[in-house]
Amino acid sequence: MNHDDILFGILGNAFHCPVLGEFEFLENVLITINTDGEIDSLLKPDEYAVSDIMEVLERENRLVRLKEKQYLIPGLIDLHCHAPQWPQMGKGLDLPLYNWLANYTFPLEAKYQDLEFAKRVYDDLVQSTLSSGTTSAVYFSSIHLEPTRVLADTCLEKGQRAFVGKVCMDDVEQCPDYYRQSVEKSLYETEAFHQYVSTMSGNHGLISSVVTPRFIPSCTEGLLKELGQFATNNNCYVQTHCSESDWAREYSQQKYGETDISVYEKTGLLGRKTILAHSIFLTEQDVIKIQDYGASIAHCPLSNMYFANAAMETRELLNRGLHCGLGSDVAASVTPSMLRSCFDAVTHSRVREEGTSTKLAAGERGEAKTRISFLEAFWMATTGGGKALDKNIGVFRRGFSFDAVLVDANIQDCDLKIWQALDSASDILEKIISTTNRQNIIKVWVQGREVVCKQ
Ligand SMILES: Nc1nc2[nH]cnc2c(=O)[nH]1
Repeated sequence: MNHDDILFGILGNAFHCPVLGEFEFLENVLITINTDGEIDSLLKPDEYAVSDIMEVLERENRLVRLKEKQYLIPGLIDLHCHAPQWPQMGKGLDLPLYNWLANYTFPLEAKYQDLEFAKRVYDDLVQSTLSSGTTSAVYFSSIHLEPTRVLADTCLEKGQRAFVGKVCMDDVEQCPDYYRQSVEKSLYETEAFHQYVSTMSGNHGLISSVVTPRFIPSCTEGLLKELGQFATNNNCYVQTHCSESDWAREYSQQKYGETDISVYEKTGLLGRKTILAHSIFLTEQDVIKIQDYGASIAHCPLSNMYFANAAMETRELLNRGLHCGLGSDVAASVTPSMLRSCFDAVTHSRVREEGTSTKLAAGERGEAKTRISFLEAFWMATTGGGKALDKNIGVFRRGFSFDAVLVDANIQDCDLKIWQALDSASDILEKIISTTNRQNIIKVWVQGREVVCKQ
């Protein structure tokens, strides 16, 4: 048999969650990856035993054999990350959203005119997110064109699948003079960036451009309409913030007498390729619209605990089958780790379910049956993210891109400990989700390319 179109194979134990709330343990699976970086086959032991493929791969040094206590999981998908806020991570979460933006975030983002600074930060960010297992990331950049190109170049060079948007904000009432662009400039640079990405040499679909109005308060209706038109004409991804906090929701009500979703719909920004970060205060009509358009929600659990003023209705959205994944929302979070986001999403839902006030009776304190499970959170960070982006990623399946993370539980100085006699496959996956440190992530592949190798 000719195996020339097979780039390499991996033999060992793997986990994934093709179905919400369930997992599959692929024990001793042989995954073969073709020269396009796609999964060519997933073979069980009784299948590869009767094939010559292992022998060929081994002879030609194209077989990666996982050790005991090493596990493959699908590459993690971050649906919402602010690249220029990377230096801000871990500080400044003392203020509410409005003041946080005005006092810390806008001054920092304005510094990215300096291309040297942009290059230094984005190199470090992309290396760190990859090293944390993020194989696909949806990035807000700053309002500047050149530094946004630098971000796209950096992702391409380091091999991260990235969806990158130049931020647009023009409202003189809400945006500081030093961090604002006219409608014309916003539109011109959005087009120029889109053009740049579509002609980047060596891209092959790894990098996509995203139309990025920051959120309702920072954009005039004129800008939203122009961007909506551009996104529709060019079938672009769109990303923005949606009904994130009491203040943001109130702002739209005061200005338009409508919800964020209605405004996005009317301005042509709501579509199958729209990613709505947060989406905390949704009306029933909003939810129906999001579902009808096939748009997606990026749930950012830790950030929501600081800025949202209320808990995300994750349980209900998952029950209704909306496209829903997870976002780190760096720097309104203290880590880029999407496994940590999974854990935070579970915790967030548990606090919501239990409630908080000791003054209330147990039965009145929380919102019954609103928790989500570890498997559901992991599904959101993998399968759900892939569905949101409408890409064949997030699951180990023939024809899907080989985006994968190798987790090693043999590292001494870390928290992921597997006790073979005590831990079932389900326990092992829960431990991977809950306790993996960055040191445990020893290899990462994107589209079949090894982009992190720590051993
Ligand atoms: N969390 C978050 N919310 C926003 N709303 C508008 N801009 C931002 C931002 O940078 N972070």
